[in-house]
Amino acid sequence: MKRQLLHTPEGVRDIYNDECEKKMLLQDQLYHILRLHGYHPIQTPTFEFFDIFGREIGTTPSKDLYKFFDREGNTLVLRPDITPSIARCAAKYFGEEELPIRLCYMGNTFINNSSYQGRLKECTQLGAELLGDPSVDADAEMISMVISCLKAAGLKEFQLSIGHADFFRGLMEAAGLLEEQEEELRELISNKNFFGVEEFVETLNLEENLKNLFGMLGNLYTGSDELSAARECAASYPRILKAIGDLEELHKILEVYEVSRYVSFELGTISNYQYYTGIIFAGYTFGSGEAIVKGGRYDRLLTCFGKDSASIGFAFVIDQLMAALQRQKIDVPVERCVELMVYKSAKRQKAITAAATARAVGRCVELMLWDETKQRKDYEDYAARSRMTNVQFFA
Ligand SMILES: N[C@@H](Cc1c[nH]c[nH+]1)C(=O)O
Repeated sequence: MKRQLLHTPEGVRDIYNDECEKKMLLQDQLYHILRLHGYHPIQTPTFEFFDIFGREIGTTPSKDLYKFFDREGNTLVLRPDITPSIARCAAKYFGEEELPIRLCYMGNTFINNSSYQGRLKECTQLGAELLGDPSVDADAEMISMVISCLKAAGLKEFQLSIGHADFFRGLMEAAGLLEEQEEELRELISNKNFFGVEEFVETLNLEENLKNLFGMLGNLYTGSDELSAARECAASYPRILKAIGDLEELHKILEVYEVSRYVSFELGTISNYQYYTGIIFAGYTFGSGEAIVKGGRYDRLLTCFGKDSASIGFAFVIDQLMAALQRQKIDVPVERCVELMVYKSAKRQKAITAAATARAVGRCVELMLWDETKQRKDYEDYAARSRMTNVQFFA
Protein backbone atom coordinates (compact mmCIF):
# COMPACT_ATOMS: atom_id res chain seq x y z
CA MET A 1 0.00 0.00 0.00
CA LYS A 2 1.21 3.48 -0.75
CA ARG A 3 2.38 5.15 2.44
CA GLN A 4 0.74 8.36 1.28
CA LEU A 5 -2.72 6.80 1.58
CA LEU A 6 -2.30 6.40 5.32
CA HIS A 7 -1.90 10.11 6.02
CA THR A 8 -4.60 12.47 7.18
CA PRO A 9 -4.62 16.16 6.29
CA GLU A 10 -3.12 18.71 8.66
CA GLY A 11 -5.43 19.52 11.56
CA VAL A 12 -7.47 16.31 11.65
CA ARG A 13 -6.64 13.06 13.37
CA ASP A 14 -7.71 9.50 14.08
CA ILE A 15 -8.83 8.62 17.58
CA TYR A 16 -8.75 4.94 18.41
CA ASN A 17 -8.28 2.30 21.11
CA ASP A 18 -8.06 3.61 24.67
CA GLU A 19 -8.23 7.24 23.69
CA CYS A 20 -11.45 6.68 21.81
CA GLU A 21 -12.96 4.67 24.67
CA LYS A 22 -12.04 7.46 27.07
CA LYS A 23 -13.40 10.17 24.84
CA MET A 24 -16.73 8.41 24.49
CA LEU A 25 -16.97 7.76 28.19
CA LEU A 26 -16.19 11.39 28.98
CA GLN A 27 -18.83 12.53 26.52
CA ASP A 28 -21.37 10.22 28.16
CA GLN A 29 -20.53 11.57 31.60
CA LEU A 30 -20.91 15.19 30.53
CA TYR A 31 -24.02 14.53 28.48
CA HIS A 32 -25.54 12.85 31.51
CA ILE A 33 -25.06 16.03 33.55
CA LEU A 34 -26.84 18.09 30.90
CA ARG A 35 -29.71 15.56 30.78
CA LEU A 36 -29.94 15.71 34.59
CA HIS A 37 -30.64 19.43 34.21
CA GLY A 38 -33.54 18.75 31.86
CA TYR A 39 -31.78 19.58 28.59
CA HIS A 40 -33.24 17.84 25.53
CA PRO A 41 -30.96 16.38 22.89
CA ILE A 42 -30.92 17.81 19.39
CA GLN A 43 -28.90 16.99 16.29
CA THR A 44 -28.38 19.40 13.43
CA PRO A 45 -26.65 18.76 10.10
CA THR A 46 -22.89 18.84 9.77
CA PHE A 47 -23.19 21.25 6.86
CA GLU A 48 -25.63 24.04 6.22
CA PHE A 49 -26.23 26.90 3.81
CA PHE A 50 -23.54 29.55 3.92
CA ASP A 51 -25.92 32.20 5.32
CA ILE A 52 -26.35 30.32 8.62
CA PHE A 53 -22.72 31.22 9.33
CA GLY A 54 -22.57 34.44 7.29
CA ARG A 55 -21.18 37.76 8.44
CA GLU A 56 -24.44 39.07 9.93
CA ILE A 57 -24.60 36.07 12.27
CA GLY A 58 -21.30 37.02 13.86
CA THR A 59 -19.58 33.64 14.17
CA THR A 60 -16.38 32.47 12.42
CA PRO A 61 -14.99 34.75 9.66
CA SER A 62 -15.70 33.56 6.12
CA LYS A 63 -12.03 32.91 5.34
CA ASP A 64 -11.96 30.28 8.10
CA LEU A 65 -14.97 28.35 6.82
CA TYR A 66 -14.86 25.15 4.77
CA LYS A 67 -17.06 26.02 1.81
CA PHE A 68 -18.29 23.87 -1.03
CA PHE A 69 -21.18 23.66 -3.49
CA ASP A 70 -24.17 21.39 -3.94
CA ARG A 71 -25.47 20.32 -7.36
CA GLU A 72 -27.75 23.32 -7.54
CA GLY A 73 -24.84 25.70 -7.00
CA ASN A 74 -25.73 26.70 -3.41
CA THR A 75 -22.76 27.46 -1.21
CA LEU A 76 -22.60 25.11 1.74
CA VAL A 77 -20.46 25.30 4.85
CA LEU A 78 -19.15 22.66 7.25
CA ARG A 79 -20.34 24.03 10.58
CA PRO A 80 -17.65 25.95 12.47
CA ASP A 81 -19.96 26.45 15.44
CA ILE A 82 -23.18 24.68 16.49
CA THR A 83 -24.93 27.62 18.17
CA PRO A 84 -26.19 29.29 14.95
CA SER A 85 -27.66 25.94 13.85
CA ILE A 86 -29.47 25.58 17.17
CA ALA A 87 -30.75 29.15 16.83
CA ARG A 88 -32.09 28.29 13.37
CA CYS A 89 -33.78 25.14 14.73
CA ALA A 90 -35.31 26.97 17.68
CA ALA A 91 -36.83 29.56 15.35
CA LYS A 92 -38.06 26.84 13.00
CA TYR A 93 -39.47 24.27 15.41
CA PHE A 94 -40.19 26.23 18.57
CA GLY A 95 -41.26 29.54 17.06
CA GLU A 96 -44.47 29.68 19.12
CA GLU A 97 -43.00 28.49 22.41
CA GLU A 98 -43.12 31.26 24.97
CA LEU A 99 -41.34 29.45 27.78
CA PRO A 100 -37.62 28.74 27.82
CA ILE A 101 -36.27 25.87 25.71
CA ARG A 102 -33.36 23.76 26.92
CA LEU A 103 -31.34 21.89 24.31
CA CYS A 104 -28.10 19.92 24.42
CA TYR A 105 -25.95 18.52 21.66
CA MET A 106 -22.72 16.86 20.69
CA GLY A 107 -21.01 17.04 17.32
CA ASN A 108 -17.95 18.01 15.37
CA THR A 109 -17.09 21.51 14.23
CA PHE A 110 -14.74 22.47 11.42
CA ILE A 111 -12.61 25.59 11.30
CA ASN A 112 -10.05 26.13 8.56
CA ASN A 113 -7.63 28.06 10.77
CA SER A 114 -4.14 28.73 9.54
CA SER A 115 -1.90 25.70 9.88
CA TYR A 116 0.95 27.43 11.68
CA GLN A 117 -1.22 27.79 14.80
CA GLY A 118 -1.08 24.01 15.11
CA ARG A 119 -4.71 23.84 16.12
CA LEU A 120 -7.11 21.07 15.32
CA LYS A 121 -9.36 21.94 12.42
CA GLU A 122 -12.00 19.39 13.44
CA CYS A 123 -13.09 19.38 17.07
CA THR A 124 -15.78 17.64 19.04
CA GLN A 125 -18.06 19.98 20.93
CA LEU A 126 -20.60 19.09 23.58
CA GLY A 127 -22.85 21.91 24.59
CA ALA A 128 -26.12 23.25 25.89
CA GLU A 129 -28.28 26.21 24.95
CA LEU A 130 -30.96 27.82 27.11
CA LEU A 131 -33.17 29.76 24.72
CA GLY A 132 -35.80 32.33 25.64
CA ASP A 133 -34.61 33.24 29.12
CA PRO A 134 -33.08 36.72 29.54
CA SER A 135 -32.55 36.42 33.31
CA VAL A 136 -29.30 36.42 35.25
CA ASP A 137 -30.69 33.24 36.83
CA ALA A 138 -30.31 31.61 33.42
CA ASP A 139 -26.70 32.81 33.28
CA ALA A 140 -26.08 31.30 36.71
CA GLU A 141 -27.69 27.98 35.76
CA MET A 142 -25.32 27.74 32.80
CA ILE A 143 -22.24 28.56 34.84
CA SER A 144 -23.19 26.10 37.52
CA MET A 145 -23.79 23.37 34.94
CA VAL A 146 -20.38 24.00 33.40
CA ILE A 147 -18.81 23.61 36.84
CA SER A 148 -20.69 20.37 37.50
CA CYS A 149 -19.40 19.05 34.17
CA LEU A 150 -15.81 20.04 34.93
CA LYS A 151 -16.03 18.25 38.27
CA ALA A 152 -17.61 15.19 36.67
CA ALA A 153 -14.71 15.09 34.22
CA GLY A 154 -12.43 14.62 37.24
CA LEU A 155 -10.75 18.04 37.18
CA LYS A 156 -9.78 19.36 40.59
CA GLU A 157 -8.33 22.68 39.53
CA PHE A 158 -9.91 24.88 36.97
CA GLN A 159 -11.04 28.45 36.62
CA LEU A 160 -13.97 29.95 34.83
CA SER A 161 -13.35 33.53 33.69
CA ILE A 162 -16.46 35.58 33.19
CA GLY A 163 -16.71 38.92 31.45
CA HIS A 164 -19.41 40.83 29.64
CA ALA A 165 -19.59 41.76 25.95
CA ASP A 166 -20.98 45.18 26.85
CA PHE A 167 -18.01 46.12 28.99
CA PHE A 168 -15.72 46.23 25.96
CA ARG A 169 -18.43 47.56 23.63
CA GLY A 170 -19.34 50.21 26.19
CA LEU A 171 -15.71 51.30 26.39
CA MET A 172 -15.47 51.55 22.60
CA GLU A 173 -18.66 53.59 22.50
CA ALA A 174 -17.65 55.92 25.35
CA ALA A 175 -14.19 56.54 23.94
CA GLY A 176 -15.54 56.87 20.39
CA LEU A 177 -12.87 54.55 18.97
CA LEU A 178 -12.54 53.88 15.25
CA GLU A 179 -12.76 50.35 13.91
CA GLU A 180 -8.98 50.10 13.42
CA GLN A 181 -8.35 51.29 16.96
CA GLU A 182 -10.81 48.71 18.28
CA GLU A 183 -9.00 46.01 16.33
CA GLU A 184 -5.67 47.13 17.74
CA LEU A 185 -7.04 47.02 21.27
CA ARG A 186 -8.64 43.61 20.74
CA GLU A 187 -5.34 42.28 19.54
CA LEU A 188 -3.53 43.63 22.62
CA ILE A 189 -6.15 42.16 24.96
CA SER A 190 -6.15 38.77 23.20
CA ASN A 191 -2.39 38.64 23.67
CA LYS A 192 -2.82 39.66 27.31
CA ASN A 193 -0.52 42.57 26.63
CA PHE A 194 -1.90 44.94 29.26
CA PHE A 195 1.15 47.20 29.22
CA GLY A 196 0.37 47.70 25.57
CA VAL A 197 -3.24 48.48 26.51
CA GLU A 198 -2.03 51.08 29.02
CA GLU A 199 0.19 52.69 26.44
CA PHE A 200 -2.60 52.71 23.92
CA VAL A 201 -5.01 54.31 26.40
CA GLU A 202 -2.45 57.03 27.21
CA THR A 203 -2.71 58.21 23.61
CA LEU A 204 -6.48 58.67 23.86
CA ASN A 205 -6.82 61.58 26.24
CA LEU A 206 -9.78 60.19 28.19
CA GLU A 207 -11.50 61.52 31.31
CA GLU A 208 -10.34 59.97 34.59
CA ASN A 209 -13.18 57.47 35.19
CA LEU A 210 -13.13 56.18 31.66
CA LYS A 211 -9.37 55.80 31.84
CA ASN A 212 -9.79 53.82 35.06
CA LEU A 213 -12.32 51.58 33.39
CA PHE A 214 -9.90 50.88 30.54
CA GLY A 215 -7.34 50.07 33.22
CA MET A 216 -9.62 47.32 34.53
CA LEU A 217 -9.35 45.33 31.30
CA GLY A 218 -6.40 43.41 32.68
CA ASN A 219 -7.78 42.81 36.17
CA LEU A 220 -9.11 39.65 37.66
CA TYR A 221 -11.78 39.98 40.34
CA THR A 222 -12.99 37.29 42.65
CA GLY A 223 -15.27 39.25 44.97
CA SER A 224 -18.18 41.59 44.59
CA ASP A 225 -16.38 44.53 46.35
CA GLU A 226 -14.06 44.92 43.41
CA LEU A 227 -16.99 44.91 41.05
CA SER A 228 -18.69 47.64 43.09
CA ALA A 229 -15.54 49.75 42.78
CA ALA A 230 -15.74 49.30 39.02
CA ARG A 231 -19.41 50.29 39.15
CA GLU A 232 -18.54 53.63 40.75
CA CYS A 233 -16.33 54.59 37.82
CA ALA A 234 -19.05 53.61 35.38
CA ALA A 235 -21.76 55.90 36.80
CA SER A 236 -22.01 57.98 33.65
CA TYR A 237 -21.66 55.11 31.17
CA PRO A 238 -25.00 53.27 31.15
CA ARG A 239 -23.89 50.38 28.95
CA ILE A 240 -20.87 49.61 31.10
CA LEU A 241 -22.88 50.17 34.25
CA LYS A 242 -25.47 47.61 33.19
CA ALA A 243 -22.71 45.11 32.32
CA ILE A 244 -21.12 45.44 35.76
CA GLY A 245 -24.56 45.28 37.42
CA ASP A 246 -25.26 41.97 35.61
CA LEU A 247 -21.94 40.55 36.81
CA GLU A 248 -22.63 41.61 40.39
CA GLU A 249 -26.03 39.96 40.34
CA LEU A 250 -24.53 36.86 38.77
CA HIS A 251 -21.98 36.70 41.55
CA LYS A 252 -24.80 36.72 44.11
CA ILE A 253 -26.68 33.87 42.46
CA LEU A 254 -23.49 31.85 42.04
CA GLU A 255 -23.09 32.02 45.81
CA VAL A 256 -26.50 30.37 46.12
CA TYR A 257 -25.28 27.61 43.80
CA GLU A 258 -22.14 27.44 45.97
CA VAL A 259 -19.84 27.67 42.98
CA SER A 260 -18.49 31.21 43.25
CA ARG A 261 -15.06 29.94 44.30
CA TYR A 262 -14.50 28.49 40.84
CA VAL A 263 -15.22 31.76 39.14
CA SER A 264 -13.28 34.95 38.48
CA PHE A 265 -14.55 38.07 36.81
CA GLU A 266 -12.32 39.36 34.07
CA LEU A 267 -13.59 42.51 32.47
CA GLY A 268 -11.15 42.06 29.59
CA THR A 269 -12.81 38.80 28.46
CA ILE A 270 -13.57 39.25 24.77
CA SER A 271 -14.64 36.85 22.06
CA ASN A 272 -14.14 36.76 18.32
CA TYR A 273 -17.82 35.91 18.03
CA GLN A 274 -19.84 39.03 17.46
CA TYR A 275 -23.15 37.44 18.46
CA TYR A 276 -22.46 37.71 22.18
CA THR A 277 -24.43 40.48 23.88
CA GLY A 278 -24.13 39.67 27.58
CA ILE A 279 -21.85 37.60 29.77
CA ILE A 280 -19.00 35.80 28.00
CA PHE A 281 -17.08 33.03 29.73
CA ALA A 282 -14.29 30.56 29.18
CA GLY A 283 -12.92 27.73 31.33
CA TYR A 284 -9.24 26.97 31.73
CA THR A 285 -7.13 24.37 33.46
CA PHE A 286 -3.49 23.22 33.42
CA GLY A 287 -2.32 21.34 30.39
CA SER A 288 -4.39 23.19 27.84
CA GLY A 289 -3.40 26.59 26.53
CA GLU A 290 -6.80 26.91 24.96
CA ALA A 291 -10.17 27.16 26.66
CA ILE A 292 -11.75 23.80 27.43
CA VAL A 293 -15.22 25.34 27.53
CA LYS A 294 -16.55 28.61 26.18
CA GLY A 295 -19.89 30.30 26.03
CA GLY A 296 -21.98 33.35 26.54
CA ARG A 297 -25.26 35.17 26.18
CA TYR A 298 -26.54 36.01 22.72
CA ASP A 299 -29.82 37.91 22.95
CA ARG A 300 -30.14 38.93 19.32
CA LEU A 301 -28.91 35.91 17.36
CA LEU A 302 -32.34 34.26 17.08
CA THR A 303 -33.80 37.48 15.66
CA CYS A 304 -31.73 36.76 12.52
CA PHE A 305 -33.85 33.62 12.12
CA GLY A 306 -37.17 35.30 12.94
CA LYS A 307 -37.68 34.63 16.66
CA ASP A 308 -36.93 37.16 19.36
CA SER A 309 -35.42 35.11 22.07
CA ALA A 310 -32.76 36.10 24.58
CA SER A 311 -30.49 33.09 24.98
CA ILE A 312 -27.31 31.73 26.48
CA GLY A 313 -25.19 28.64 25.98
CA PHE A 314 -21.80 26.98 26.16
CA ALA A 315 -19.77 24.30 24.48
CA PHE A 316 -17.02 22.05 25.79
CA VAL A 317 -14.20 21.37 23.39
CA ILE A 318 -13.83 17.70 24.19
CA ASP A 319 -10.44 17.39 22.51
CA GLN A 320 -8.96 20.17 24.67
CA LEU A 321 -10.53 18.71 27.77
CA MET A 322 -9.10 15.27 26.97
CA ALA A 323 -5.64 16.74 26.41
CA ALA A 324 -5.79 18.56 29.76
CA LEU A 325 -6.94 15.42 31.62
CA GLN A 326 -4.14 13.43 30.08
CA ARG A 327 -1.48 16.02 30.95
CA GLN A 328 -2.79 16.23 34.51
CA LYS A 329 -2.70 12.42 34.68
CA ILE A 330 -6.38 12.27 35.54
CA ASP A 331 -7.69 8.95 34.40
CA VAL A 332 -11.02 8.50 32.70
CA PRO A 333 -11.98 5.15 34.22
CA VAL A 334 -12.88 2.98 31.27
CA GLU A 335 -14.29 -0.35 32.29
CA ARG A 336 -12.81 -3.05 30.15
CA CYS A 337 -14.84 -6.21 30.39
CA VAL A 338 -14.84 -7.68 26.92
CA GLU A 339 -14.64 -11.47 26.67
CA LEU A 340 -13.29 -13.35 23.69
CA MET A 341 -15.03 -16.44 22.29
CA VAL A 342 -13.20 -18.34 19.56
CA TYR A 343 -14.91 -21.15 17.69
CA LYS A 344 -14.23 -23.73 15.04
CA SER A 345 -16.94 -24.26 12.41
CA ALA A 346 -18.01 -27.56 13.94
CA LYS A 347 -18.97 -25.70 17.15
CA ARG A 348 -20.56 -22.69 15.41
CA GLN A 349 -24.06 -23.28 16.80
CA LYS A 350 -22.81 -23.64 20.36
CA ALA A 351 -20.58 -20.56 20.18
CA ILE A 352 -23.19 -18.28 18.60
CA THR A 353 -25.72 -19.33 21.24
CA ALA A 354 -23.24 -18.83 24.06
CA ALA A 355 -22.35 -15.34 22.79
CA ALA A 356 -26.01 -14.37 22.43
CA THR A 357 -26.83 -15.65 25.93
CA ALA A 358 -23.95 -13.69 27.44
CA ARG A 359 -24.84 -10.50 25.57
CA ALA A 360 -28.48 -10.84 26.70
CA VAL A 361 -27.32 -10.37 30.28
CA GLY A 362 -25.09 -7.44 29.40
CA ARG A 363 -21.71 -9.15 28.96
CA CYS A 364 -19.61 -7.87 26.06
CA VAL A 365 -18.43 -10.64 23.81
CA GLU A 366 -16.13 -10.56 20.81
CA LEU A 367 -16.89 -13.67 18.79
CA MET A 368 -14.25 -14.92 16.38
CA LEU A 369 -13.97 -17.75 13.90
CA TRP A 370 -10.81 -19.78 14.54
CA ASP A 371 -8.33 -19.25 11.74
CA GLU A 372 -6.77 -22.67 11.19
CA THR A 373 -3.32 -21.11 10.71
CA LYS A 374 -3.46 -19.71 14.26
CA GLN A 375 -2.80 -21.38 17.58
CA ARG A 376 -4.66 -21.13 20.88
CA LYS A 377 -1.76 -19.01 22.17
CA ASP A 378 -2.25 -16.44 19.39
CA TYR A 379 -5.76 -15.83 20.63
CA GLU A 380 -4.69 -15.76 24.25
CA ASP A 381 -2.02 -13.19 23.39
CA TYR A 382 -4.51 -11.14 21.43
CA ALA A 383 -6.91 -11.16 24.42
CA ALA A 384 -4.11 -10.08 26.76
CA ARG A 385 -3.04 -7.33 24.37
CA SER A 386 -6.58 -6.07 24.13
CA ARG A 387 -6.97 -6.35 27.90
CA MET A 388 -9.85 -8.77 27.67
CA THR A 389 -11.09 -10.40 30.81
CA ASN A 390 -11.66 -13.93 29.57
CA VAL A 391 -11.08 -16.24 26.59
CA GLN A 392 -13.26 -19.22 25.78
CA PHE A 393 -12.63 -21.72 23.00
CA PHE A 394 -15.29 -23.69 21.19
CA ALA A 395 -13.26 -26.34 19.42
N1 LIG B 1 -20.70 28.11 20.05
C1 LIG B 1 -19.75 28.76 20.89
C2 LIG B 1 -19.98 28.40 22.34
C3 LIG B 1 -21.37 28.74 22.74
C4 LIG B 1 -22.43 27.93 22.87
N2 LIG B 1 -23.48 28.72 23.17
C5 LIG B 1 -23.06 29.94 23.27
N3 LIG B 1 -21.78 30.00 22.98
C6 LIG B 1 -18.34 28.37 20.46
O1 LIG B 1 -18.16 27.54 19.59
O2 LIG B 1 -17.40 28.94 20.98
